[in-house]
Amino acid sequence: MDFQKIFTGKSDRNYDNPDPSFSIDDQPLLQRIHWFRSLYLSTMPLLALYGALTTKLLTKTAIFYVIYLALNSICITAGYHRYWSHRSYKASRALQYFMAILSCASAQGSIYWWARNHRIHHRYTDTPKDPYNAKAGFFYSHIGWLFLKRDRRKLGYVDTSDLQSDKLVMFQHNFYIPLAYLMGYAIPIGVCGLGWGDWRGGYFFLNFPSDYRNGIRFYHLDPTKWAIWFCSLLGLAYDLKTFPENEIKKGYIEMKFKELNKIKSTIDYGTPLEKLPTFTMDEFTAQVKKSNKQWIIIQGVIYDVSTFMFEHPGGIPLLDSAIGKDMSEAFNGGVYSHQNAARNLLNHLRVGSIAA
Ligand code: HEM
Repeated sequence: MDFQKIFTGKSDRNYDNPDPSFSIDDQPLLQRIHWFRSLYLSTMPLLALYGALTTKLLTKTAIFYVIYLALNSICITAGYHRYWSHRSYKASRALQYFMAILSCASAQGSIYWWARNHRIHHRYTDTPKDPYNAKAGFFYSHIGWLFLKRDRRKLGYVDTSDLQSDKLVMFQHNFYIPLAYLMGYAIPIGVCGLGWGDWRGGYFFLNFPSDYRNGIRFYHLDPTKWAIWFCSLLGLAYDLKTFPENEIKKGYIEMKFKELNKIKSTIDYGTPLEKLPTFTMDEFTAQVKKSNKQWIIIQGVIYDVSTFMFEHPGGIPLLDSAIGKDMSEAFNGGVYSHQNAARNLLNHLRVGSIAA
């Protein structure tokens, strides 16, 4: 519902977005999924903390907890992310059912909702069209994106026709809330309660799923990759896509260049040449003779050596006798072939250039 339009008569919604899936998005169901997810994520840590402090952790519950949450997290990373959002491999229908149903326990929203937003995120990274825009302020980029609902018409457009034509994906989307209760509460409580009588432990300990992935990132492991690979050995996953090694190296080099440029931006390279004045040869000579400037020329650039002369490793006399002259040849090997360090020092001594 466009509240802004109702109360002010105006609306800043972008009704031009061509995404045909907006008809689906406008269904109240998606709104309910959003609020369910927000409520769950905001109350769960507190409830689980209270439960963990007041409930005895039985070994069987702990083992079940670790396995259930590990599988659950892998269903999100291998399923929601790598299979449905990026189609990076092919999965048998059995594996798709397994991932679509088990992942509901993590309350991360339906596959359709998650994969669509994730695709938008990739295409419009850190722009106002990105649902996870890291430049939308400290609060939003850290935690706000989890709870604050964004007007879908302002998000970027991505093709989701493959998701919409997938019966399993749409089934999971339409029945997401009951499925989330079933997998997040009923199944774990039922297993621990009926299995070894630990109803309370089943309720409290089985409900931190979204925290689990952080641990995986922290240690730089990739259990998702191993899980998909294991499924491929069993014939459940196939056609595993890998990016060409050459392209990975290109990306690596680009990242390194970015890092280096970041460091470079903190270093003083002196005033850029284009910001310095130009002199004709006559003006240069006049500056040296009449104004006593201690300038020399190397490859068309004028350097003031008045201070550096006293620090020159090659001695004062050589530079003193160079004043007012073009020393390009001498600097580049005629007298001495200077190293990079000398060339970097030049940046700070330049005062202008000779007009072409
Ligand atoms: C503003 C211009 C100049 C700068 C910034 C400069 C800088 C340096 C630096 C840093 C070195 C140490 C070695 C190296 O890094 O290559 C050096 C060595 C030397 N420079 Fe220069 N130089 C300048 C101009 C000249 C000129 C015009 C001459 C000759 C006419 C000259 C002759 C030498 C010689 C002979 C050495 C070798 C010293 C030794 O190892 O015994 N330099 N210079």
